[in-house]
Amino acid sequence: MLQKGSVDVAAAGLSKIKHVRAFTVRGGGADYHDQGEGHWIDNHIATPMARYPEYRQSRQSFGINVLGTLIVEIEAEDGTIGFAVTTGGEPAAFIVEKHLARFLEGRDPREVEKIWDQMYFSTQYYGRKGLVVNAISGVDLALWDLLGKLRGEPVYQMLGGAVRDELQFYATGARPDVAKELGFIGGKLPLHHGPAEGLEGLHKNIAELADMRAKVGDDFWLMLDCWMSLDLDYATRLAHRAYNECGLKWIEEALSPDDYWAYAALKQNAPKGLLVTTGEHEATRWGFRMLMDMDCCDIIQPDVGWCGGVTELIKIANYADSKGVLMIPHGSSVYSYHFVITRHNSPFAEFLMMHPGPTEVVPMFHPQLIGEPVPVNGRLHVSALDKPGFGVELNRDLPMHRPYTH
Ligand SMILES: C[C@H](O)[C@H](O)CC(=O)C(=O)O
Ligand SMILES: [Mg+2]
Repeated sequence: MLQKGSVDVAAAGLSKIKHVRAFTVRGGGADYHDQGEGHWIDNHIATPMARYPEYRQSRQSFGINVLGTLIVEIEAEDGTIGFAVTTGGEPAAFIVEKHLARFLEGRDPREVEKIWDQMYFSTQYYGRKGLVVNAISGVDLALWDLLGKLRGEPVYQMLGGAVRDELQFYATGARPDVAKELGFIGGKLPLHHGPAEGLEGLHKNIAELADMRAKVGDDFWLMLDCWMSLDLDYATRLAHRAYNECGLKWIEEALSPDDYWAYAALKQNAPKGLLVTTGEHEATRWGFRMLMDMDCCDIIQPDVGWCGGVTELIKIANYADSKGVLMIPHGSSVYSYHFVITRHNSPFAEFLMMHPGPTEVVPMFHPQLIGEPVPVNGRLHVSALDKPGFGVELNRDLPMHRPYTH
């Protein structure tokens, strides 16, 4: 018998969590580096592995796409299914099925905080960052999707509602000139040459950027994504030349994500007016606190599917807001859109151009999501998010594999 004033799951009309399942799938989608030959995303991009000439031309050669996509499904007793996709593949599927599922099954789906806490602290002895937090993020996102579907509400409404009517996007890809024509507010190029390619490589990087500046004109934002490939000296020299000669807006992920000290130095050394950004390979409130307390960057870029999910992103974003730091999530499609629309310190969002050219706008997580919204003229109206949960369905025509059960 219920006490006066108490609420139980049945009374609130929500069913309990019945089952958690984890699948893997190959070919693009959440593992957006898992693309076919000739794609811009695998064409001689500077990486920390480029010091080895045999791994310089292709990131797939050193295994960037080795994991593949993880799909997490959470089914409630009434048959409603929430799901999410992220990277992590088979090892993450093991963690979800064999370790994390126990903290959800039989539980009230509204217990997002307690479930997150139990997933994180039960895995802390082998987790904290990387793959384990990817798996936790996948479960957390699937839980928010389930909750939204059970309540008939979009995730952005559960997060406090939209603070503006539309999202505006910059585009990441090898063709900022095309991005400009497509209505984006800026374009982020991958850096192609790292320190191992010497001064000649540095000149090529600047020449490519200068060429793009000439194509897009003075006012269009141009950014450089360095994917952890540089050292402090190279990053400092690149930052000065790219800002002074080509009007670069920001230099992204120039250094190893573990080297907070070098980021702090880069932010000090960079020309005033150039923004230093990082965080897509950082995780949890504690990792982002390091970045912000050590004054490592002007913009943090958590990936919702890697940093701990929406439950953790709330904490990260609130801390950033209190410190006056912008929070522009890395990629992550609908999982980012539902968050960004609710935040003043996230005034725009990233759109990763997954067309091989990239000369057209295609859904970021194609072909895994059905109903994935895409920017039109660089914008997305909030009404495109007005569906329960994250507003997308899983493409069940794909060959999904369930490597483990429990
Ligand atoms: C283009 C970058 O190397 C990477 O593939 C994507 C990324 O870091 C970003 O979108 O940011
Ligand atoms: Mg990046």
